[in-house]
Amino acid sequence: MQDLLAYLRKFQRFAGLQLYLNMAGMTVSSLLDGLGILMLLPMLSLIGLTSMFSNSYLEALVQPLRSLDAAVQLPAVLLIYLVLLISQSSLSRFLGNRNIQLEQRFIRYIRNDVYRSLLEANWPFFLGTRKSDLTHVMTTELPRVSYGIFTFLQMIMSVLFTLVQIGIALWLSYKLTLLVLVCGLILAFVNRKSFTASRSIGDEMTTLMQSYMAGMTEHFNGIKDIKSNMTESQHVDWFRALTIRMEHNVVRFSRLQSGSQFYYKLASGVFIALFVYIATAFFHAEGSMLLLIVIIFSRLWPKFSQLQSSWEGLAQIMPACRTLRELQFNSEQAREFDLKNLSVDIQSDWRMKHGIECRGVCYQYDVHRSSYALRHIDLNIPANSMTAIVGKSGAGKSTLIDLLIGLIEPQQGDIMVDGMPMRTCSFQFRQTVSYVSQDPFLFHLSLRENLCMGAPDATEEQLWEALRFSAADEFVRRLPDGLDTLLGDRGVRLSGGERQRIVLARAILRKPSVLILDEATSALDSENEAKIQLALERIRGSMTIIFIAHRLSTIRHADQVIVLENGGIIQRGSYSQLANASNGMFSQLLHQQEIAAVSR
Ligand SMILES: Nc1ncnc2c1ncn2[C@@H]1O[C@H](COP(=O)(O)OP(=O)(O)OP(=O)(O)O)[C@@H](O)[C@H]1O
Repeated sequence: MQDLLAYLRKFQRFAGLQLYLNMAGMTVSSLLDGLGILMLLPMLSLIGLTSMFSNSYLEALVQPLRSLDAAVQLPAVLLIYLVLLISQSSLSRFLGNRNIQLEQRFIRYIRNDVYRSLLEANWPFFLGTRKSDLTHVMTTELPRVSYGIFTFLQMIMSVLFTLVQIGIALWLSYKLTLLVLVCGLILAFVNRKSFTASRSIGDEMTTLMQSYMAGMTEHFNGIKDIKSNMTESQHVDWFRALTIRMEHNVVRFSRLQSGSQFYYKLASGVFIALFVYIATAFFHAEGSMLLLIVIIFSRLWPKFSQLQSSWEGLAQIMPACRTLRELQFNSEQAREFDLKNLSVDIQSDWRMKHGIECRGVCYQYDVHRSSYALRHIDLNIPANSMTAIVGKSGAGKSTLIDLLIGLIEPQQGDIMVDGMPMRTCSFQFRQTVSYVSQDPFLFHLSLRENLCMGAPDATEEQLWEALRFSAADEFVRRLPDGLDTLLGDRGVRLSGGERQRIVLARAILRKPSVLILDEATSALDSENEAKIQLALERIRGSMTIIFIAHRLSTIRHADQVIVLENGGIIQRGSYSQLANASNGMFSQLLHQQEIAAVSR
């Protein structure tokens, strides 16, 4: 409940006065509605259907009408009734529209708030969170929370409405109204378990939707594996079992709600029959009294059942509030900067002048385990030099790169940039880094938009220059719409090597101070790789270049080579020094690659 209340408090702060104005308007609307119903009674009396003015309040209400000419009494009552009805409907429509606007503005606010807090979170937060869980919260849980706030507001309005109706009913006959209220409370007490049941259904729905989203993301990301290994039927079976559980979950909730509604309807019928029977058989009540019983029941009872239904709806969405709040809390805990103030703190023309230094750096992904991804790393990367990092798979190369970019912080040791601790300048530093990963990512946008992502003001000439650098200009010229070709699933599908070259062009377009290439040319043929080697040679000395390479032939020109094994640096030096150290790991790796090349 406290998760929902937290969002409601947020909503209250967000809506401010408008929320209270809407509520006041709703109370007026309820009053008008109640008055409209009251007008029905004199109307019925005037047309001679019933005589009910044994009720002194009603008599007082209708008294002014009696002073009118008999011929205009009925039209006057009908006119008042119509005016009340039209005013109530117009006010209710106006308030309904205002509420929707307010709610939608709030949903937009929450969406942006959650999305921003996710993007402000640090890299370890993303390492520890499934991507599908983020998609799940943004696409499924967030609308559920909005729906919950909407339901809660409806409920507050219903409570106000019901209170006004109870007030009018008390005015008409307090004994009867108290009796109806007691009956309502008894039924709510009997139905109290439905709240707990709704919450457990909501919990299950959250878990099921999480699995659904995770499954869909994984299956479609891995569709090539599924198709090529013919594992479709296993996935279809998994999907069928999950959707059966989802179906049962929704049916269970719907059964629970219809069950409550059924009991309320049944009780209403039984209570009315009982009251009418007791009133006539034992108390010889008049027709006016019987009519009052029916009117009060028919006005109040639907409100009770509506409240019950909203209450169950709220219980069902509470787990969604908890999931959303937890995610937002975790991402805020992991916040690494405030986007609003970031641009103020960053100098756009900053460039690294001296270099990066690691002093006794240790890093472990799981602090509760004894294994380290990197141990006691001492390393100096001078500005504008070229450094190659090599090592077997799992040696810690990518982890070292993440530390050098400032995406993660070491548990022990320091990383200094130009003599300043990385943690004090990592945003400034990252702003001038271009990073090309092993698995280059292009957005589903035009080629031009993809290139301009890091350099929005790049000219046509600069775009082509960057493409020439990455040996991509020739194939881009051949694309149907050149730079304006749409890329991605529904655009032109590029090969792995073509993607790498575009991402490399995008990286160089930013004119970075530090260029980091994490196996960025692994998918290229030797001709294009050689072109990129030449291009890197040309820019050598103008920026710091750090690259991970498995193909050792590509690192000949590096100023220093770092060899990692099991998280530690086991060798360092120039390419020729390491190649000549016959017992070293580097020369072994080189030898293995030479044998592999000859036997191909
Ligand atoms: N997110 C993570 N959580 C836990 N352990 C991780 C994580 N990422 C990497 N590791 C572990 O840290 C160690 C170093 O991994 P890293 O990815 O840095 O190696 P690598 O040399 O880049 O490997 P490769 O060449 O295969 O990419 C490995 O033992 C790996 O299992």
